[in-house]
Amino acid sequence: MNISQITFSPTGGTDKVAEIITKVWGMPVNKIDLSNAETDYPSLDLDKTDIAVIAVPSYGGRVPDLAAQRISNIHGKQTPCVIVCVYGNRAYEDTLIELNDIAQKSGFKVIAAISAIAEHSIMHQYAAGRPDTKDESELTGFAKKILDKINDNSGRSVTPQIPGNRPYKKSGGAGLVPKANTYCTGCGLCAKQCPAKAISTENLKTADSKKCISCMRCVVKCPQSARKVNGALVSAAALAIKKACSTRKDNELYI
Ligand SMILES: Cc1cc2nc3c(=O)[nH]c(=O)nc-3n(C[C@H](O)[C@H](O)[C@H](O)COP(=O)(O)O)c2cc1C
Repeated sequence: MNISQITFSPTGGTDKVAEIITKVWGMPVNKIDLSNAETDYPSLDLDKTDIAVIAVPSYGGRVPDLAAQRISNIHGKQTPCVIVCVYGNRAYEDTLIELNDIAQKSGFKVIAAISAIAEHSIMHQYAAGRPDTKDESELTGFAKKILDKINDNSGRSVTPQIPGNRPYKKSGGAGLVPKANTYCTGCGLCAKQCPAKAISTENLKTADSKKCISCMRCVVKCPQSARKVNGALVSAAALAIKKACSTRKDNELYI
């Protein structure tokens, strides 16, 4: 049995959660990075004997479009799959049910679903430092329960009840496009790493606002910390969600 860890994790929080889960299973892990714009996704075929973990962040309570497109291009063969949605302590709304539908359409059989919390990648004061040790122990417990289900052939056929609504809530971009300041040395790493190919090598200072998905990957990857989003806009957005983020949310397992 091989584990395919399929993640869209522009700033690393989703990867941290996926890794806590797959580490528990102690099997070889094949990592598929959905942030990579160069991968030939339609050439990726998974087998029935594999186990997939498909993990995405919640963007506005939905699966990021780019992740949805790339997962839709991968082929499962009724491959058992654990879906994971990671969010920044506001809400994940229809992300998990949408991910369930996308995974099923691509030939995966969803056997469990997890919602988990990681530091907000734009407003870092929310869920700061998560996943923390408490999260790690909860997620480890979830992973053990899932492994029991995987090892129990009759149990595998039980379908989890996943929260969310259809039709899904309307999706919308955050509209925060990072720009480079004078510390930019023109190394081009941001353009290389951008999941949406929104940064042209001819003009590294700014990103194409039509293509940029506000994922903040260029901000975290820049070796000079030269890329920033408008601070006033971030503060206003943080104020708007302050109440919704004020209490610590729990990780959840649907099995
Ligand atoms: C464009 C965008 C939209 C987001 N929308 C939400 C949201 O609706 N609810 C929430 O709780 N967190 C939201 N977040 C926070 C992310 O879901 C969270 O930080 C996640 O861990 C980011 O994943 P990553 O670190 O793998 O990139 C959003 C982040 C971004 C960049």
